[in-house]
Amino acid sequence: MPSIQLPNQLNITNRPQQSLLTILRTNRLSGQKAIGVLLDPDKIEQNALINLLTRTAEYPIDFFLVGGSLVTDYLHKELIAAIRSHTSTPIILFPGNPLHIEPSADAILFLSLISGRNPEFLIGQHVIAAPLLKKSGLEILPTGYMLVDSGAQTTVSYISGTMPLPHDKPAVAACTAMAGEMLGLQLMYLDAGSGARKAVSPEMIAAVRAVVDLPIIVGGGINSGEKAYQALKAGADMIVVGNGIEQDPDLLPQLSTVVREFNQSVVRA
Ligand SMILES: CC(C)=CCC/C(C)=C/CC/C(C)=C/CC/C(C)=C/COP(=O)(O)OP(=O)(O)O
Ligand SMILES: O=P(O)(O)OC[C@@H](O)CO
Ligand SMILES: [Mg+2]
Repeated sequence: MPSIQLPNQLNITNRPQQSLLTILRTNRLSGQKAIGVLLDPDKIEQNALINLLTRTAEYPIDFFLVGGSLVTDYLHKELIAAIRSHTSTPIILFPGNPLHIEPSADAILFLSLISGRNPEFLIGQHVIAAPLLKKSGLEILPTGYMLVDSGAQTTVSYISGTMPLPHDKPAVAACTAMAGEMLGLQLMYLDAGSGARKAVSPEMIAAVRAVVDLPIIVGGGINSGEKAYQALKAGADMIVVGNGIEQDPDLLPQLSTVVREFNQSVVRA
């Protein structure tokens, strides 16, 4: 360890007061759902980004996720600064590897790819990232990351060199999530992969919901209000949408409304 003392944390003034894990757990207990919008630092076009950020004032979301399996331009810092200059929505890093760590975010999904059998993505990259994360000030969200087959190979499956879970085997997903919870992971993320043709099935979400108490995140291929609603109804606590909103910004109002109405119906019941 170095003998010179480095500043331990960045001075970011509008960090959330409460830990994001606490927010997700509290929401889970009260049945409140959340939506996260995934922004890929490589795909950001300035005007579209400002437009999206501005629209979240009228159509709120709960989190921004920033990341990609493979990034080429390394604009995480600039993207996070742009988000912060327009909204106070918490920002979660969604990293493909330790080069994607950016301390100006609020939290990081510390993903362990438990659907795969590649030790690098189960523990190897984590060892490399640990000292950087320790001094980053980021909230660490230990997450069981489960890739689910969606009919075509996805970037994340290729980059991680892992085979996804079979789409139509909810029991395999349930056992994987159970093991992840027993290992102490705090969140479960079921991901059909960015731009997936088939989203994770409601049957698989329900099977995982039935066996773990943790907040469940579901993403990949959610490109309509109906798919979002089905995922929430099956037991997802949070949905993540990337490509859908990238391709059609008018999906933001629809999805924000689906989540808000779902939450209002829970409060009324
Ligand atoms: C421990 C640290 C800091 C990093 C490793 C984290 C692990 C284990 C990651 C698992 C594998 C991985 C590559 C995850 C990335 C997931 C992600 C951000 C997907 C977003 O979509 P893309 O896969 O970029 O899709 P596109 O091809 O549409 O851009
Ligand atoms: O881009 P989409 O298909 O919405 O997927 C989001 C995210 O779950 C991918 O890892
Ligand atoms: Mg990407």
